[in-house]
Amino acid sequence: MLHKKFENAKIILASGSPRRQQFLKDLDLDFEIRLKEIEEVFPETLQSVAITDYLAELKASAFDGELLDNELLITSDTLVWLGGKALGKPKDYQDAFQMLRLLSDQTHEVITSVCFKTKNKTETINEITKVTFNHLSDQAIAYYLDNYKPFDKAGSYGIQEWVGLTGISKIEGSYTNVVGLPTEKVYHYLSHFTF
Ligand SMILES: Cc1cn([C@H]2C[C@H](O)[C@@H](COP(=O)(O)OP(=O)(O)OP(=O)(O)O)O2)c(=O)[nH]c1=O
Repeated sequence: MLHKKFENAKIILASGSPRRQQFLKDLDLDFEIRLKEIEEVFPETLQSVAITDYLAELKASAFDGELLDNELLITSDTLVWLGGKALGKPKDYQDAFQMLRLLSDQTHEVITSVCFKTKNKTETINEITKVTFNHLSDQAIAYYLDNYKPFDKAGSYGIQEWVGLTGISKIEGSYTNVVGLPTEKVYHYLSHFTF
């Protein structure tokens, strides 16, 4: 359905995340991938969704002045929010270990923002999912990090991987949002989108 709606437009996904690329394909969209190097830094005063909104818009701002009339750019950012702290991608193995220890036996939020940018407007949507981890032993954390190396993932875990399959007892809200794109909201937004 979306395929037809956008047949005269060009959708650009500025994301290196294979999960986001696959989700957009599965939404029946034709798109081109254009990547830019962005340093993902945000002001310390920001909290929760304001951080992911800011970073999704920052990723889009790299295309300022470049978009043609029929082009729609999509960028996105995901982070884990626990006890008033943002957990992004880990710096290294130790950082990842600490993050998973923090997430153990706790409920956290996974927040994803998606920015839609055209030549004339920028709009951002976001979604929050609550995820509860069981107890993660140090042995389980080490096994997961050694075998899955989730260093490209916010909070140092993938819900779609071993630790998610074995360690998560409850999720409230959108699953795809945790994996990096709130597909239901994106579909709804694009269904109503006009240039
Ligand atoms: C919590 C969680 C995150 N993730 C991923 C989603 C995002 O790809 C990543 C967070 O990093 P992001 O900075 O949001 O995205 P990215 O660097 O992967 O891609 P780009 O900026 O080019 O769009 O973590 C999972 O795959 N599973 C999970 O369970």
